[in-house]
Amino acid sequence: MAGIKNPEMDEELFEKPKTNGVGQNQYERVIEGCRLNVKMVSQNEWRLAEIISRCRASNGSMKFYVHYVDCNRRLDEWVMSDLLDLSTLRMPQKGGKKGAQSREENKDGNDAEGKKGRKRKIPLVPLEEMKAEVPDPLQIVPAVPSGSTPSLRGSMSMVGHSEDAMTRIRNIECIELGRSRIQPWYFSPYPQQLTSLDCIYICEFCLKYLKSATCLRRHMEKCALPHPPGNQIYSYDKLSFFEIDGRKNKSYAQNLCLLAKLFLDHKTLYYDTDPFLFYVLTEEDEKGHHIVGYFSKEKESAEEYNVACILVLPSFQKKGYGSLLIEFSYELSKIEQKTGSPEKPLSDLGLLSYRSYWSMAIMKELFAFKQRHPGEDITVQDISASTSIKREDVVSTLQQLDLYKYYRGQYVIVISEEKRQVYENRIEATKKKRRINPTALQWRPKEYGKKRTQSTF
Ligand SMILES: CC(=O)SCCNC(=O)CCNC(=O)[C@H](O)C(C)(C)COP(=O)(O)OP(=O)(O)OC[C@H]1O[C@@H](n2cnc3c(N)ncnc32)[C@H](O)[C@@H]1OP(=O)(O)O
Repeated sequence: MAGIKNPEMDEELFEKPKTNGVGQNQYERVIEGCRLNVKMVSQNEWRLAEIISRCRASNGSMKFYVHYVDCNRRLDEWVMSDLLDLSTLRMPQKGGKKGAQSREENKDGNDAEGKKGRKRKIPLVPLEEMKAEVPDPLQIVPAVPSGSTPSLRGSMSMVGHSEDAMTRIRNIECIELGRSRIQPWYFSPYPQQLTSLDCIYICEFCLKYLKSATCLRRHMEKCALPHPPGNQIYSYDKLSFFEIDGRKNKSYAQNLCLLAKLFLDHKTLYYDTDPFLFYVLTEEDEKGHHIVGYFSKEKESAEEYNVACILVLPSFQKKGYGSLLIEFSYELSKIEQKTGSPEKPLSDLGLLSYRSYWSMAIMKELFAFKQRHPGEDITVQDISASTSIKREDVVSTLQQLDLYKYYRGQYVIVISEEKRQVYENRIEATKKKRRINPTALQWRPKEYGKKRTQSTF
């Protein structure tokens, strides 16, 4: 097989393999932690990849679960042995693996926290057996990634990856949700019996998961819920938001977290959803309110987070719903008269979406201020107060836009005529996009902390 020499291969961290053995046997030496070039079929190109796991398919040939270096883990996949270029194989050296791994993860932007090296060798077992090893959700509670401080505050709010190589492997083949069939991106701790199925079926209203289309059909006959539970706090232009209390609707909240985990890599799942509120965005038709996405929010956040996790289901992505969810989260913060920020770390797509939202919101505020107060100067504090975007996020956005300059002993916001024109055009373009209508939001913040204190006495 003709392989390309990848300049990313680090000679110090990876040693050349001893070439003994032919046929299928030669793949025995391709173990967890090895790196080699793998044909990425979707892109039709060879890329440097790391072996995460391996198993024998039912026909006896070997399969490898690979992570493409410098790519997000949603592109990780099982590949057959004929897609591996053994001439580029580098074995992990003792002590070198950890360094190589964390360096790569930082580049991928998968986990700002870093991880421990994966030391456990995955035994070569049939795929079916391996799937059965995936722990049951109840055994995962509480899933505490080693090296980070455990928190019992639930709902995927904990930052960091689990160490277990099994949780690095996508365990659900496909989900059917409403009219969409979706291929999950990451591991989610659904019950192990479901992991061997070709597809799992999820009720789009109550989010219960079922093993077959027949079970779903029977369930739908009984499921009286044509919308998420909780209070409908927003309704405009066929879009609604439902506020769901993780304590009052525990089963829905847990099912939502399980579903979301399929598309969120950098959060660890917890089952204590009590401290969270969930804001589910739906689109309405004659059959009911269909889930598009959601964000969760701590009832009380010491760190001033106004979003814990945010997700738009893949079938609705890149249509402006992410911006809509973000805008909604800041509308809630405005009513609370607080500033807020999303929980860190952000995923690659989360960062793109927030950067885009922050840039537009800040530029709009800059121009509006200039119109309201010609000749006056605006401060970072003013922008933060009127947008509810936390001060640090305002500053980082201004820096990223190259508008925050150090001048005569202080920082000033400077916008050139050229940039002003560019942003005015972009703001004009966003007017065509769907926006939150604040007058359609019926919501008052609740004092969860006070309530708990009162009930104690
Ligand atoms: C706090 C946290 O939870 S961080 C984790 C964030 N969540 C995830 O990563 C889960 C998986 N991803 C998602 O659910 C979605 O991709 C979200 C929620 C991040 C974004 O939702 P979308 O509906 O796709 O976002 P939307 O269409 O509003 O786009 C927002 C901006 O991000 C950009 N963007 C979104 N997805 C992509 C992409 N795949 N590639 C390039 N740009 C993208 C858009 O171009 C847009 O920028 P623009 O307004 O300047 O054109």
